[in-house]
Amino acid sequence: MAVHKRVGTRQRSLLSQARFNEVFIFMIRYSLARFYGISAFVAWYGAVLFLTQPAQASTKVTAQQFVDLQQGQPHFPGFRRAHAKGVCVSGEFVSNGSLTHYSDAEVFSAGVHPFIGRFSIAGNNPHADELSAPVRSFALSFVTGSERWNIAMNTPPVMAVSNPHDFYQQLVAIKQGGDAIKTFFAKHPESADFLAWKASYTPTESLALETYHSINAFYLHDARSNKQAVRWQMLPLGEASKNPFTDSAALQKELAARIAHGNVRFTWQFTLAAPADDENNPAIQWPSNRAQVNAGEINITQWQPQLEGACHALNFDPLILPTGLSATADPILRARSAAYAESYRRRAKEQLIGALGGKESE
Ligand code: HEM
Repeated sequence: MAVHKRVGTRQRSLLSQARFNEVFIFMIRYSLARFYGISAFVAWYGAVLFLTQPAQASTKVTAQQFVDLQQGQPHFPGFRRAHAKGVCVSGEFVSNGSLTHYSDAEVFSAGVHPFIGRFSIAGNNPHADELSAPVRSFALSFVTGSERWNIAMNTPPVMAVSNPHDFYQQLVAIKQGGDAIKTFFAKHPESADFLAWKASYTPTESLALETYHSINAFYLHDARSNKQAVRWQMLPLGEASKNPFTDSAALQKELAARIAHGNVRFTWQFTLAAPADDENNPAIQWPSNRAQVNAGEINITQWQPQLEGACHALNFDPLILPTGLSATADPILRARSAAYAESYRRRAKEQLIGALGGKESE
């Protein structure tokens, strides 16, 4: 009995060990199945959420993501990650004083205000063909006393979208090619003003014959801190003529020839927003009957290749503003400022490494 009992105890203990193992294995299997099941569900649900989320739901695009996308692969070390091909210029703004009623900015006081500037074409390639570039740009930097005002303008009067996340998706669609951009615009009815401009616009053969727009709005402040939302345009005053150059640097060469003849001038015109206009939305064109103020004339007097000129070391961050101007709440302005800083940081580092004899130089 005692033996039997001992055997029985052993059997029971073996049985319970087997039972324990079964339960243990079952639990492991169950846990794994559950884990994979839950993971699969989470992945599926996440994908569904990601794919079905409205594009404007998230605006969290970092400056690093923008610059990674814009610079492309491989990138061009030492150059701007966007608007990489350009030419340095300098000149003066002859202000007629008509904006002093709206703003204390020294640049608007009647008289001559020198600036350093840069004409460029959009894109990451510093060797790109200029005549085929769909977007041309003009940037200016004024220094008055201890203050600086940096301005960067493009040829379109509005953006296609109104927030950084959607602009990022637009850039992704452009990179994807094919029908991706058509699909993108179909999902973004706010692109209507941009598309109407695009349909009516033919690029000229001269950087001096384009109209350049601030696109984003800013506030002008008077001495009593009254503020007026504005956008501005630089309207070409040069005479149209055929560009004799056809190579990839045709726009820069034509510009140099015009500057030699003192023929690169623009009217600086401001559009005053009415209360109905949304100054925080860069995708919507303001009605054409808004009040306009002609602030004076921009004259370009000199140019230098970009790697030798003073503009190369400048970051035309649109949030560098003097007394008398301030930023609107337009989220694109913040995204621009952060992305320009990131682009600047990368190219400055590469230039430094190059100057020290490293590999990352031009
Ligand atoms: C979220 C929107 C935008 C992003 C992320 C972006 C990004 C950039 C970056 C990374 C650069 C190179 C900066 C540097 O290394 O100095 C650049 C240059 C430039 N951007 Fe934008 N940009 C945006 C919107 C705009 C808009 C709306 C305009 C026109 C109003 C504009 C006009 C320019 C111009 C003219 C330059 C060249 C400035 C120069 O000559 O140095 N950008 N942009």
